[in-house]
Amino acid sequence: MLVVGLTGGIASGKSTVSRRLQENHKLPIVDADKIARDVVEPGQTAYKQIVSYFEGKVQNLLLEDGHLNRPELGKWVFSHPQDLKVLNKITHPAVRYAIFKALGYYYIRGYRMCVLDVPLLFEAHMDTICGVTISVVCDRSTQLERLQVRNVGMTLEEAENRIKSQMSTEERIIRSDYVLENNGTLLHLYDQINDVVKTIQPTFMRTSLEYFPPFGAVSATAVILSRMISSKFQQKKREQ
Ligand SMILES: CC(C)(COP(=O)(O)OP(=O)(O)OC[C@H]1O[C@@H](n2cnc3c(N)ncnc32)[C@H](O)[C@@H]1O)[C@@H](O)C(=O)NCCC(=O)NCCS
Ligand SMILES: Nc1ncnc2c1ncn2[C@@H]1O[C@H](COP(=O)(O)OP(=O)(O)OP(=O)(O)O)[C@@H](O)[C@H]1O
Repeated sequence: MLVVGLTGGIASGKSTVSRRLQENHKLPIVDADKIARDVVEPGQTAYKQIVSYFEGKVQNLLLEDGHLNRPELGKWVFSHPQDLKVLNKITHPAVRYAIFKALGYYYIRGYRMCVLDVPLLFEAHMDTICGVTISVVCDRSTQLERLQVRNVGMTLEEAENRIKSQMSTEERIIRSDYVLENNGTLLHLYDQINDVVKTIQPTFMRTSLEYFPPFGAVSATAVILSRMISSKFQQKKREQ
């Protein structure tokens, strides 16, 4: 299966790209942000560990219904780097496990290409399971503007703290196979997505031929048959 790693800084446009890949290009999406929310639902192991570590540190850690107060926890960890590390250590193993399960789910259902949307793709070394990596990037000013429009109530300092806690855009660009520049219109972004998908398709076909079991069986049978024929041929030659 060709896993296409999609990453980018906060509010760079990852979800916009993955939505387009899903709706227009019919690709299945594994969304790490969504998975990271599921693994901290009340009752989950990660939830219990978070409550036990952060209760007393983070004010109003829990909402009335028992769910984590994500904005408050976010405010705390993005201004306390050591505690962000603790939160990552608690959540990432569960997120990684759920990602592998989701990829397996799509593989079993016959998909041979899947988009893995992970904000921390390189930081968490998830790029090692990707055949291709794509980064969505935009200028810092655009990023801050979009972030504050979307997360109403987030201060400039909070927004900058989140950006600071992530890999720099420059490093992402160096480490990615493809870069989508998202400073302009959605149309401009969609054009770039089309170009990348067209380029990836041949890689995808090669991967399918190598790993799709029926193709594997056909090529293995062809090799065995050709070896049998050639050894019969050599035997006949020796007998003459
Ligand atoms: C800190 C939390 C509670 C804040 O929740 P909130 O609802 O405000 O944000 P949300 O989860 O929607 O994330 C929004 C964006 O924040 C950034 N972000 C989230 N977690 C992290 C992190 N650990 N390090 C750096 N950036 C992060 C990403 O760009 C992400 O797309 C939450 O992000 C969290 O539990 N993070 C730890 C798990 C994680 O690493 N998730 C990222 C996917 S692996
Ligand atoms: N080209 C664009 N033009 C205008 N608005 C855009 C463009 N691309 C994205 N946006 C808007 O910017 C915001 C952030 O985009 P999006 O949610 O796709 O980013 P993200 O990288 O998935 O964010 P996060 O890191 O929080 O998951 C959204 O409100 C989205 O509608």
